[in-house]
Amino acid sequence: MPVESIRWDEDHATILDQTRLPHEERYLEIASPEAMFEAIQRLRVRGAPAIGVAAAFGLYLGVRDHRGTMEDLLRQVDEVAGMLARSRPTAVNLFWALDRMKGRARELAAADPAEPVQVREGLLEEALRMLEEDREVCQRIGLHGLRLLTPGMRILTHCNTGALATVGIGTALAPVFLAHERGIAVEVYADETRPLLQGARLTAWELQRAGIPVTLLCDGAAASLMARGGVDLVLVGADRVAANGDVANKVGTSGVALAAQAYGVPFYVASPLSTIDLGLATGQEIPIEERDGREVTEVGGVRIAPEGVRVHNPAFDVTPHRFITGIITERGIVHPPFEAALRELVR
Ligand SMILES: CSC[C@H]1O[C@H](OP(=O)(O)O)[C@H](O)[C@@H]1O
Repeated sequence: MPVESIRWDEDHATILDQTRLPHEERYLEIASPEAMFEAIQRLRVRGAPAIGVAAAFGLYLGVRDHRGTMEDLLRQVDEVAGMLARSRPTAVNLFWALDRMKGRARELAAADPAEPVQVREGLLEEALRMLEEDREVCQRIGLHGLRLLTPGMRILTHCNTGALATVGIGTALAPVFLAHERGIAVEVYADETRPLLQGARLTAWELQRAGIPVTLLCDGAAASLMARGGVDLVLVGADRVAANGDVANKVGTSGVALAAQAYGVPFYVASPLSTIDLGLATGQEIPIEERDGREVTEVGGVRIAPEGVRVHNPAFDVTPHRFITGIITERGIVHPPFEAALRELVR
């Protein structure tokens, strides 16, 4: 049973607080948009697809008790969406989900302008639809990615792209989970992924929990592991894919891609279509989240750097499409040149 990053329980969302993993499995009830904003911003719920579904529930939570006119309700929808949109800037799923919810609200309002209750109830149904869709999308990404895996393969990954980052079995880790289910023995090298250690804390935990062989390594050890022929395939996730195939993903991904190129290791990105942003021509336009410097100067609340030191802490970086072998989506794997293939997929 894959772990549940987020679910809906009657009258609130429930999330597994990922800041507590791997030591504690603490579930939090989220009953307001403000609480969902905080959960997204603090990475209690994280990963592009999971953030999208979380934002959708957050928007519903912000309007479910509204009792004004339809005009006021739609204004409230926009206001809550605007607030949630400020939680994190890079994962396009957040904005994709909020736009989808705003569009659905207007569809329902147009269908029955006198019944705001239809809008409120319809928004919960739309958020639940996104949750179910993500489960199916992950499964399909897994099945397409499975075609790349062979017994004995050693796969390197960065950050966390499993069930914790999605609502299903994951994106880049989805093929690994399906291979394991089918008795195809592969092993994973998981970059610890400084500074928030999603690899050490989350990927290692998910894979161990599933009985999949996982070896944890420092981010700086990935290149030399590839240099000595220790990696057969790199699989990573995405937070935003530009129209030309440039990919924003957890910081450190572009270094892994450079090493993979240098040492002839295939480098694949797993990305649902909801993470593809055709509105951006290249990765240079992707907003990169800068986070609090204390994430770098402290580990587990213990300071490891001198007081006052300047910190550069981008949460993501952009891998140019020329370093990417292929992009695994729920509609198949696309190879360079990406532009036309991505437009065809997203049509
Ligand atoms: C399947 S999306 C996973 C993606 O999201 C992660 O970022 P964060 O942990 O900051 O939400 C990372 O970039 C992963 O590749």
